[in-house]
Amino acid sequence: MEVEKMDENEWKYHGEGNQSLVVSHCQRCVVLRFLKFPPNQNKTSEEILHHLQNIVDFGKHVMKQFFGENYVHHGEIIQLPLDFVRQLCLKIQPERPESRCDKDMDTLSGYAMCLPNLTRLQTYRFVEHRPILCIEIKPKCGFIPFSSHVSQEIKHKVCRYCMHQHLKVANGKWKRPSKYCPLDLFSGNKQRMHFALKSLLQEAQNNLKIFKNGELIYGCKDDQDSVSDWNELARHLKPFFFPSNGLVSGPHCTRTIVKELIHVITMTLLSSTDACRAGDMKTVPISQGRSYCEASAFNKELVRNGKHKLESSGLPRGCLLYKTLQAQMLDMLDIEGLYPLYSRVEQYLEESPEERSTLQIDGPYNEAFYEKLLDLSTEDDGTVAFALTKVQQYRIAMTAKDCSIMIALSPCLQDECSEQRPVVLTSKSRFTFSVSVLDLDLKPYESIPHQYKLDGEIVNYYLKNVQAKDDPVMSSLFKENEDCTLVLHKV
Ligand SMILES: O=P(O)(O)O[C@@H]1[C@@H](OP(=O)(O)O)[C@H](OP(=O)(O)O)[C@H](O)[C@H](OP(=O)(O)O)[C@H]1OP(=O)(O)O
Ligand SMILES: Nc1ncnc2c1ncn2[C@@H]1O[C@H](COP(=O)(O)OP(=O)(O)OP(=O)(O)O)[C@@H](O)[C@H]1O
Repeated sequence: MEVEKMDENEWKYHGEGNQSLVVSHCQRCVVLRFLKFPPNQNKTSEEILHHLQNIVDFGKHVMKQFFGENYVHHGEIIQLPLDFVRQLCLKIQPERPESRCDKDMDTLSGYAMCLPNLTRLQTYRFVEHRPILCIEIKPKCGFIPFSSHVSQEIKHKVCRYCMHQHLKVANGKWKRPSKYCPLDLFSGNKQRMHFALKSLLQEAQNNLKIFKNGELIYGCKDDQDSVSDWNELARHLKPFFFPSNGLVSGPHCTRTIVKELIHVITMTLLSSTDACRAGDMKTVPISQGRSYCEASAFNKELVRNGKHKLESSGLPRGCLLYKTLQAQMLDMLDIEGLYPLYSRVEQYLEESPEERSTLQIDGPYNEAFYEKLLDLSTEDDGTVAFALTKVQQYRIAMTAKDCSIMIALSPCLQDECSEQRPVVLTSKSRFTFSVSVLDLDLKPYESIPHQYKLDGEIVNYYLKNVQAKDDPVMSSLFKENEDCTLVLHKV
């Protein structure tokens, strides 16, 4: 990219999260990812460069090992003319959702990350301008904690996502709870995955987005009350799934198209398109802990129908969901078991602050950092080294619990599909596809106390307001004890 010739008119607003803002090039398949900060949090250019370098290194040296070379696009750092960045910031400001404007795009350093545009990533390299469909899923945590450090039994039964939904609705983050349960998506069972994906399509929240030719056509832009319009979605998708127009419109057509979409997503999520180094690592067996969540609507339906055992077919080892889950499961102790170890590291750093860099708390995230993550022992020998390894593994796990999966699909005809590209079939069409993972920024060491506090809040809210209402005995107990937190708070 010729940075001297950067023109803000060639770029447009693409999306943002809590930490970064992304703009895409109007013609080329690239995006720029800028960091965001609260107003008045003045970071120096050097600090921002260091932060970005850490993100790139972490993707390159650590996450590629866990997820595989093809799934991770670590990108590169680019230095841009400040004038271009300022003009770009002004240009995109009206496009930004209000709820994200509590932070400002960094316009002072001139540094950004340059990445392939994964919503337009060409899955078929010989043909340009081929239509492309892209589905982005933020699956969240796909397992129930198996750690013996967990103090509340409910955490062994109901997953964090399902519990957190109630707190989010109560806090006004979302208008309605979602029926999506990550354990269904990660189950590998097609029926459960189908249910999970349908639930995401019903209530996308920030867990699902669909792009057509790089443009967002479905999913939450800003409005917490955004209504899912499946007819509108089907209208966009019809040329992809029924290219010869053999399907009339109407509710049946919409349902058929949505079903085809769910089928394609399921098949691509279960496909294995890459190998990785950590694949050889003896990670946590998925069989540990419960494979379903009691709060899942799919599970409740089964129980209502007299079936008490949920099928979990297990994920194929090479697929991205499996790798994501394995990385998530590096959280072996749960935040309750991890927090005392964090405190041990903290105490050590208070006594020996100069050790912070030796311990690689803020990087560099290099090969040596990765090697240290491979020790999976849970036997605490009381050392700072043990505590630190668990803390770093926890940070990786948290990152994997918050990353997104991007599936790009491009229609192809039977005789023109490239042998190098995987293909997925639907009843009337076929697609080449690619699967990638994004937002792999390592969660900061400093966020651990917040995680600990939030975990307590989620569980206490659920116990007090949801479980107690479902359970008449608990409910009367709460009525008798006005101050419920005293009864239930962890000591
Ligand atoms: O804690 P959670 O599970 O609510 O996850 C946060 C996300 O909320 P979600 O539940 O997905 O709506 C949250 O997503 P939103 O900004 O709400 O879209 C962020 O991804 C946040 O990451 P960070 O701390 O900004 O790096 C996420 O925080 P981390 O816990 O990953 O640090
Ligand atoms: N390489 C990419 N190609 C296409 N779109 C991208 C790319 N990277 C990010 N995006 C889009 O920009 C959005 C925000 O990016 P990202 O998730 O990295 O932000 P974040 O602030 O780090 O997120 P979080 O809120 O989870 O911390 C994504 O949800 C995705 O839609």
